[in-house]
Amino acid sequence: MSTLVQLELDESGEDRRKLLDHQMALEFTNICFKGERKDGDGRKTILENVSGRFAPGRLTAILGPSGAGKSSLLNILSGFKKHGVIGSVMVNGETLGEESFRNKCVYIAQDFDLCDHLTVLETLDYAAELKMTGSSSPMVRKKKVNDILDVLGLRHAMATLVKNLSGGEKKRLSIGIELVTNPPIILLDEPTSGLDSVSAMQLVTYIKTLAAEGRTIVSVIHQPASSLFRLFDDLFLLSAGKCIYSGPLDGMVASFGEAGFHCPKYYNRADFALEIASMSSCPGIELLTLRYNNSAFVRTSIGDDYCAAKDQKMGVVVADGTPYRNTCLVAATGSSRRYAIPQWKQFSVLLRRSLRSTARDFFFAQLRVIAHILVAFLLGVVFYNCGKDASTAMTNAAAMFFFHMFIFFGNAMPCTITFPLEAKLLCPSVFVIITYFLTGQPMEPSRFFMFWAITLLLGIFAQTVGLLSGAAFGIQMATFFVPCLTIPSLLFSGFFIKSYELLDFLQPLPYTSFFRYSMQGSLQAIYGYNRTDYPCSEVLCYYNRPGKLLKFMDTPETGFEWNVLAMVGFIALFQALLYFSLRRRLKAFQ
Ligand SMILES: Nc1ncnc2c1ncn2[C@@H]1O[C@H](COP(=O)(O)OP(=O)(O)OP(=O)(O)O)[C@@H](O)[C@H]1O
Repeated sequence: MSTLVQLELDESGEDRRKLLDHQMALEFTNICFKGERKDGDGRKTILENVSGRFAPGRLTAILGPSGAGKSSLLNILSGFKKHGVIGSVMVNGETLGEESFRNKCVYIAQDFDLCDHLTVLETLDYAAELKMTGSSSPMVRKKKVNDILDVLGLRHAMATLVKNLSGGEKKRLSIGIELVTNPPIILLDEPTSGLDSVSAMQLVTYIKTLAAEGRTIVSVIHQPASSLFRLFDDLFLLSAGKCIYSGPLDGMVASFGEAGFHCPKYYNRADFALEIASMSSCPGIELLTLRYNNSAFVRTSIGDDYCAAKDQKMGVVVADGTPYRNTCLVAATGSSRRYAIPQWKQFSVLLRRSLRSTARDFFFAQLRVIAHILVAFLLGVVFYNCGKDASTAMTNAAAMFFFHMFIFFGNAMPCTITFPLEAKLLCPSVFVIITYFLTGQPMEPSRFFMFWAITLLLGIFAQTVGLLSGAAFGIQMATFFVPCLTIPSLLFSGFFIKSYELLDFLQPLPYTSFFRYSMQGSLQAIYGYNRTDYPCSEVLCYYNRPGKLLKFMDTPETGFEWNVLAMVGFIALFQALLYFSLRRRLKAFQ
């Protein structure tokens, strides 16, 4: 009995039943998938009436030429692809609800995200904390993580940072993360891609041991070497969206021989299968499809062309458990709760993981702090002491404008690609301290504090905008979205054109400018609240009365708190948008 399974038995007597439940067959019937065409020529059939059964305890390879529909099939079976799909997927003969299905079947994609700055052990520990039920004791979790390290041969690398792992070790770790819930069905998309032949062999050998423990393991595989191919028990061969062979790997050559395709001696069986599958228009292939459709499992649905059915409802998710027509895959009953622990605990685990990971990502953090210090000195020297002299009051206002520009862009852009928890307060604070003193602003603690507070709020808002752009649009679009959002806000900030100078119908727009509130707040901090007249190096000095500059900038003397409130409102609104866009993204992956 396997180590993983033994662990379940250790927990309680009832777990003996769990072991039996773990043996699960994945069955699918008449899967049809039609992709979109941009040339208005209807839909392109990618998978046509594909049926099959993946058995527990077996390692199955999905093989086929490029474009045959392998990844599409895997995505459909895992429930990730729903649009344009009909057919049914069952586990041990039952159509399951989405939540229940996800608990039993995990999908390991070709590209997976791991935290580079965590070790292998930490990665598995956090995964166990997140995914195992709240009732599992730390000791049970530890034991499970230890078993996974052994089963996947990762013990020697347990203290190694993920970024230093080899390609094969990374792939094994991504499998290990999913193993903490001991799923009975595992789907893998090209796990050996990018690995050399030795690492690929090693990986598939590990996967085979997982299958031997009673799991159903299905893997898309690309041009395997003969020695690697031999490790698979079963083969599911696709040719242009149709299945032409499904069964034991050892029976393939004989089966093809009966259809008139003979494998040369000492020839790689994978190459032979791929060559045959590539001849999709050859009459012999039709014979193979027919033979397959007449096979024991598929016979039940023969005679119906479900893809051509007029009444099919593409992408409709039906929860009626009807095995065939119009039943689209996994029924969407109940909520799709992914983790077995309450949300506050998920938050706590993720926060700890994120803090640990970002604390180790010194390079990026240091780079950002250094950039803030350098730019602060540059602006400080350029605008040196301009706040001390009333004759340079307008230059001082321009300096403030530059501060805000840098704080905004310096914080928004990096957040489109990262989540820098550590830099949230530090960078804007360092920047304010340097520039405030170098540019000769009033040495009054309350004014400094007000200036620091409004700049900090701008920094936090900028980070929220960056995160929202990255989450909602992806990196490429985010670099476009941030300036698009910023330019109108700058335009209506009151620095270039006063609100009373705008055309009537444009006059409400300055209220939508976050720069207007942060600029007004800064100006009030420096010049507002009854600041007394200050020295001027010129004889005739218009701005030595601070109130005059505020008037010119269309900024009230008091009311700093309203600007703070407006900035807090902007942050709250964008945080809410961030929350909803993350939820939307999460849904898209489900
Ligand atoms: N949503 C879609 N709309 C239109 N065509 C699609 C869609 N999804 C996939 N296709 C097309 O369907 C075919 C099968 O794609 P799939 O990725 O499943 O192939 P594959 O067998 O995994 O190929 P490869 O081995 O090259 O990864 C391809 O021609 C692809 O361009």
